[in-house]
Amino acid sequence: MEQLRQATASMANVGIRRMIVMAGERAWSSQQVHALTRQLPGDWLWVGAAPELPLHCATSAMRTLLGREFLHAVFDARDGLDAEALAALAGTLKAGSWLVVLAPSWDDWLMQPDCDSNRWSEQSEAIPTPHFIAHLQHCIRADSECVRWLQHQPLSIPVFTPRPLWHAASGAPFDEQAAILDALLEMPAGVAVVTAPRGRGKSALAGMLLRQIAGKGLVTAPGKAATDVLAGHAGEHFNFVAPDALLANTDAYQADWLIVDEAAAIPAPQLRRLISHFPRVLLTTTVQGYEGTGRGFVLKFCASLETLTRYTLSTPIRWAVNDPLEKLIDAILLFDEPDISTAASGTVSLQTIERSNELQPSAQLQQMYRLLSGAHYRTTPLDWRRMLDAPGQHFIAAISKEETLGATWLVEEGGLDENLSQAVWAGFRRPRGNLVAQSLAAHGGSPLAATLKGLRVSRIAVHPLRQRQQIGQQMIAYVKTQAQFAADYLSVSFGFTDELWRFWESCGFVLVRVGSHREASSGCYAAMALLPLTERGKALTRHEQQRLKRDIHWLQPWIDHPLPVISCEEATLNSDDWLELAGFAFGHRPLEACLGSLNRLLLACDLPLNALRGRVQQRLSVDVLCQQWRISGRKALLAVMRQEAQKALEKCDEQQSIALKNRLLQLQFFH
Ligand SMILES: CC(=O)SCCNC(=O)CCNC(=O)[C@H](O)C(C)(C)COP(=O)(O)OP(=O)(O)OC[C@H]1O[C@@H](n2cnc3c(N)ncnc32)[C@H](O)[C@@H]1OP(=O)(O)O
Ligand SMILES: Nc1ncnc2c1ncn2[C@@H]1O[C@H](COP(=O)(O)OP(=O)(O)OP(=O)(O)O)[C@@H](O)[C@H]1O
Repeated sequence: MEQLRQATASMANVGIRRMIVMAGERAWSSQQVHALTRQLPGDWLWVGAAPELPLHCATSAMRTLLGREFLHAVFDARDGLDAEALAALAGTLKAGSWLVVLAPSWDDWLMQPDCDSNRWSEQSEAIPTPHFIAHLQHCIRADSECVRWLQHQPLSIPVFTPRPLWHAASGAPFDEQAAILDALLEMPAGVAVVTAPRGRGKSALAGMLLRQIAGKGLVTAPGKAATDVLAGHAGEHFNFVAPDALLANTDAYQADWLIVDEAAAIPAPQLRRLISHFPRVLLTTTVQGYEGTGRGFVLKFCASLETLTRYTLSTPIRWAVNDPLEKLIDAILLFDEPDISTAASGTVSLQTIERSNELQPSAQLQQMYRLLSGAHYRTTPLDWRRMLDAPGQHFIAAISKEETLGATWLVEEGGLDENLSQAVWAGFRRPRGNLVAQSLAAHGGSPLAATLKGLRVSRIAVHPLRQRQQIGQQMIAYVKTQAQFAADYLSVSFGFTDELWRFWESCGFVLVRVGSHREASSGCYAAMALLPLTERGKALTRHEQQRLKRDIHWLQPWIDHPLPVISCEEATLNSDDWLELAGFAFGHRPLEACLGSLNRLLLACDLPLNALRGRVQQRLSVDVLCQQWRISGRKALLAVMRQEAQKALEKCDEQQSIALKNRLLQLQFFH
């Protein structure tokens, strides 16, 4: 213990944090934690499900503590390891802290079910995650600054190399921040981007800028919750507008500066539109981290802007350079930066990458993850865990001279039984997983859609310097030739932009669905496309494509982005419509999934149907309708609209309506 106390004191002096991994039986590690907390004064935050210390936080709530600071913490990974929470916790620890990670017995860890897998494996029970744990154990063993404390073995603290003394931040801008601030305050017009790893003071810098500019500043970001630091440094000069609100009405917001925090999480076309409306823009983006990253963004998007000034921040604010805890977390979660300013030239070869060959993730799989996280803003550590250990995942790599230049990640979906698929279609059931397969049933026109087997392209990325060289297209073409996948169709769900659609279309995908509202975080409409592989897949794709063509006339007014769908407008109700309308009237299908058929029903029926006509034909908002017809809220309004649809169906054809009602009600029992 004395050794630990001394190590702790010197960590504070040199401004660093370290990890202790305590692996053993539960009672043993709990006992050691209590001994530690008695010996080393500190906040001792406990992160985990069953707290054993007074100050505690659930892993799922760890995000709410971002921006807070603690001295020493315990991360309970004995039942499961939430990688994002671990990284977030590491980010809250002050210089001089230990992060004590509690683990099962070192040798049992590999094969013990990990309850974190419930979040990402789409299985009914927690599964063991041997590939991730093998990788984690390898990183821990290879790290000379991490203390491994195993039950039944003496605690030995390594001899650490001496480091220079460190001085904590005073609150005044760091030199790097001050230099950028000066330059920005002088900037007559244009766009500036600040990139940095986590915790280098980007958001603080943006806040300081808002405080010092003469005119008005606006802030936008994919999530308001993540703007606390910025708000703190900006004080009363903080004005936030969500990206979707800003995009919906840019003219309503005038400002001298627009600040876009975590800009890489906003798709390029939307960002371009935002930028064009303001004389001065500051974009900040993390080039490493757990909320998705922005390296590809920096290379591609920033290169496409004519007048752009780039700045970077490299000095950590709250701990010293080369902090051992940060380094270890970077190694475990592959946050470390690959150099993507160059790429191998020459033709690529395509390979299916198997996970099962060895326990430790292959170098190729690691390269694929790094490429995905660099090029694809949505990639997070949860994806790293899913890639390594979730069942039904497949990977294609495009490789040139041993360098991975393209990555495609596929997920098996569908194959639900008929009753379940129909219950999903009617809106009665929504089991976990099967994103596109279920959505095809729930939002599309085929009750049996989820019985087909699909292979969803979960992620695809090409090295930013090798894009537009047909590598993406080749990877998709290669998937089609691989008989082992045995799927009825390939599918993809993506935030609709014209550029991305052109890519999927060029690969042979057919657009089958576009959501009716923009996603708040990206400002895009969610879209789904299919590429059929079998006869069943072709029939489904044709059916869904036809449905979209028939409905586009009614859908387009809800979507303020022209869609590449040729309308084949038909005003009469057909048998598909009847089925769908029954799903709405007697089941739980959402209104948005029935817009075409509801419009046709309203044309065919002369009843007043006030709520339905108001919502579907006049597109009045839920609030306006509730007020107008004295309805208590969204749920009650939906119930009224379902009743109106029932009346309309009965009026059009009572017998058919009764038959369909009975059919629907039977589906309810497959709960
Ligand atoms: C499920 C998801 O992952 S959706 C998100 C997709 N991934 C990303 O957005 C990550 C960043 N982007 C990328 O990594 C790549 O640009 C990809 C994967 C989208 C495309 O890969 P690439 O190898 O660049 O595409 P590829 O060269 O095969 O393009 C084929 C055709 O698609 C179309 N296309 C591809 N990208 C674009 C674009 N940015 N703008 C317009 N058309 C495009 C073109 O018709 C192109 O043919 P052409 O170059 O002869 O005109
Ligand atoms: N000059 C400074 N003096 C004191 N504290 C600072 C300074 N700059 C930033 N900080 C603090 O350091 C912490 C990290 O800063 P900030 O959140 O701005 O970094 P960031 O690069 O935006 O990180 P992230 O990517 O995690 O959002 C915050 O608590 C912030 O208030």
